[in-house]
Amino acid sequence: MNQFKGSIAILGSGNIGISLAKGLVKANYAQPRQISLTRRNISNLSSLADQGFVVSADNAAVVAGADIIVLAVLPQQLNHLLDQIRPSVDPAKHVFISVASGVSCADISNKLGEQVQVVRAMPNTAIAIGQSMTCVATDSASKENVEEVIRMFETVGSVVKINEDLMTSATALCACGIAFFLRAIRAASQGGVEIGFHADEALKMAVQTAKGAADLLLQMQSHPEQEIDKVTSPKGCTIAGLNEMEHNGFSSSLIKGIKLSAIKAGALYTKE
Ligand SMILES: NC(=O)C1=CN([C@@H]2O[C@H](COP(=O)(O)OP(=O)(O)OC[C@H]3O[C@@H](n4cnc5c(N)ncnc54)[C@H](O)[C@@H]3O)[C@@H](O)[C@H]2O)C=CC1
Ligand SMILES: O=C(O)[C@@H]1CCC=N1
Repeated sequence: MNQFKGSIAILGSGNIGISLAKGLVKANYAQPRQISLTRRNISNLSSLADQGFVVSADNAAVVAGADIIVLAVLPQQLNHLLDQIRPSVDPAKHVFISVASGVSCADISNKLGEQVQVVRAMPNTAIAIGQSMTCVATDSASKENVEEVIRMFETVGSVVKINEDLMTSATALCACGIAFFLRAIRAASQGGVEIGFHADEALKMAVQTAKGAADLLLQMQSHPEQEIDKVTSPKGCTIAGLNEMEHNGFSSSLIKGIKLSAIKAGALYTKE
C-alpha cells in the first residue's frame, strides 16, 4: 500500500476525529507526524501528542500547512470553525473532507469559496480498527481528489460512493448504526445472564455470535433470511424466540429508529 506523502489536518479531534487518526496510522496510510489534530483544549490530546501526532488549538495555522483537511466538529460548531480557517484556505492545494452530519458540500463551499474542493464522508467509529463502513459523496470535487479520499477510507474499512442526497440516510444506517448493533449485543448478553451465564461470559458469547452472523453474510454473500432458515429447525426453539421478538416489534423498532435518526441527521445543521 502506498503511504500518503502529504499532511492531514483533523479539525475537531473528538470521538470520530481521533478514531480516524488512529485508524489511518494503524493502516499505515500515514505516520503520526503527518497528522495534525486540533481541539479547543489541547490538554485532552496529550496522549496523542506522546504518540507523535502534531496537536494544536490553532485551526488556521494547521490548515495553512495541510493538504487534506478533515472537518470533524459538530454540525452546530462548524460555521465558527469555517470562519476561523477561511483566510488560510487555498483551493488549488486543499482538499476538504467533511464528516459533519447534515452539512452539504455546497454549505461548505458557500462559506469557504466556490473553488474549494469538498468531499463528504460518513464513517463510523470502527474506523479506529480498520472496520468502518464509510459512505462518500461530492457535488464538485475532481475525480483525482475523490479517488484519493476513497483510497484513504479504503485503508480503514469498506467504502461506498453514493449520491449526496443519500448522505443523511447513510449517517443513520452506518454511523449511528454501529450503536444500534452494539445495543443489540448488549441486550443479547443481558438475556444470557437471565438464563444462567455470568455477565463476562455472556458478553463474550454474544459478541462472537454477532461477529459470526456478520461474517457469514460477508463471506457467503447471502441474504440474512437464507442464513436464518438454516438455524430455524421445524417446531424448534429458534423460531419460537424469533417470533416472540417480532411480536414485540424487533424489526419494526430498528426500522423506526433508523428512520428517526435519518430525519434528525438532516436537521442538525443551521446554515447561519
Ligand atoms: N461520533 C461518530 O460516530 C460520528 C460522528 N460524525 C460527525 O462527526 C462530527 C464530530 O462528532 P463527534 O466526534 O461525535 O463529536 P465530539 O464532540 O466528540 O468531537 C468534536 C470535537 O470538536 C472540538 N471542537 C469544537 N469546536 C472546535 C474548534 N473551533 N476547533 C477545534 N476543535 C473544536 C470539540 O472540542 C470536540 O473535541 C459531527 O459532525 C458528527 O456528526 C460522523 C460520523 C460518525
Ligand atoms: O450521533 C450523532 O449525531 C453522530 C452522527 C453519526 C454518529 N454520531
